[in-house]
Amino acid sequence: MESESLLSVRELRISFDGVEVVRGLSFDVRPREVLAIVGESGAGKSLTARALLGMLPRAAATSGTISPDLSAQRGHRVSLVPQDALSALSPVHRVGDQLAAAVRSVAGVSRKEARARAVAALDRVGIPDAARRARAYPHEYSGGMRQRAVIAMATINEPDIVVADEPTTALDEERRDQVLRLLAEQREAVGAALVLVTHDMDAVEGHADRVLVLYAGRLTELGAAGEVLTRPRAPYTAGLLASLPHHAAPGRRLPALHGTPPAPGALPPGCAFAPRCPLAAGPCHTAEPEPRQVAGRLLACHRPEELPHPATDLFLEERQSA
Ligand SMILES: Nc1ncnc2c1ncn2[C@@H]1O[C@H](COP(=O)(O)OP(=O)(O)OP(=O)(O)O)[C@@H](O)[C@H]1O
Repeated sequence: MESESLLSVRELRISFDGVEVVRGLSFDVRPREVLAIVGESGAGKSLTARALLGMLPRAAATSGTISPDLSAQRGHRVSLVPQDALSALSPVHRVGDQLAAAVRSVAGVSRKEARARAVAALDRVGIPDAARRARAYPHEYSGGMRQRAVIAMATINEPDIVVADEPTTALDEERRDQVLRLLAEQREAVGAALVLVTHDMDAVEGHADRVLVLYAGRLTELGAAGEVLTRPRAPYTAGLLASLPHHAAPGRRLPALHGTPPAPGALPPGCAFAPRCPLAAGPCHTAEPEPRQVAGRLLACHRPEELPHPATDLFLEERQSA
């Protein structure tokens, strides 16, 4: 049964100069869930996330619906944690003032109250001596503290949805886990859903409730993270997972997806993943699969029943014979 939906995306299409890069994507964001959007570079993850915020590049043409449209309430009902924390903060204003301004842009509160909320928000994300730190400028913060401040900014108005666009790309494993934990905590504290864009499948394990796997601008697989990660049904998802270091047997070569995704505008006929798929046959080369319900998830694959479990060896053999 479908759970209640906070936001529905239907048939979202995004194109540049007539070339479609997001190609008819439909999914829901549910209240308080962590929905990870994963896929290789160029899959359309960032554009999809930015569409939720109404932050697409000017040159983008779109169709489809996102309802409700929260873009006019950015910073209030929907907010962004960008990849680069530094770019999210103004260098010329004190951190506390920036947070207070965010509060005042939404709520009719006094300067004093906004300031108190700013300090409380910094304290909540673990900035030591928050009252003093609120008076500092971003360049006086360490990288980790800036990241915390950006998360405080994204959650200070208790949004319905926080969109985090590759928030951990530049971080080592320890920092990545700290940031993901903090995001999860703050999301929980304000009761928001989190849409987490990442190309790092490791970041999804243990942090996401559901996962949406994108390939060449289309849905490949969407389902509960625990199920998709332990028993993928789409060969593409299996290939992404197989290339994670801890999925390799000790002493064996790491399986990998070979090749690269097709360039937008130069898609093969049929399934966009077929040229890289060890299972591709028949209809895979002639018809693009539509998402359908399979094994409790949405799946766009013509031949999911052919996928062995575990699928790791499939990609190892494929690579060796390639
Ligand atoms: N402003 C733009 N003009 C033209 N093409 C664009 C623009 N922004 C994105 N694209 C193209 O749209 C496709 C999807 O981009 P998007 O940034 O959403 O991918 P992504 O999955 O987030 O990848 P990455 O992990 O590299 O950020 C890519 O092929 C990209 O080159």
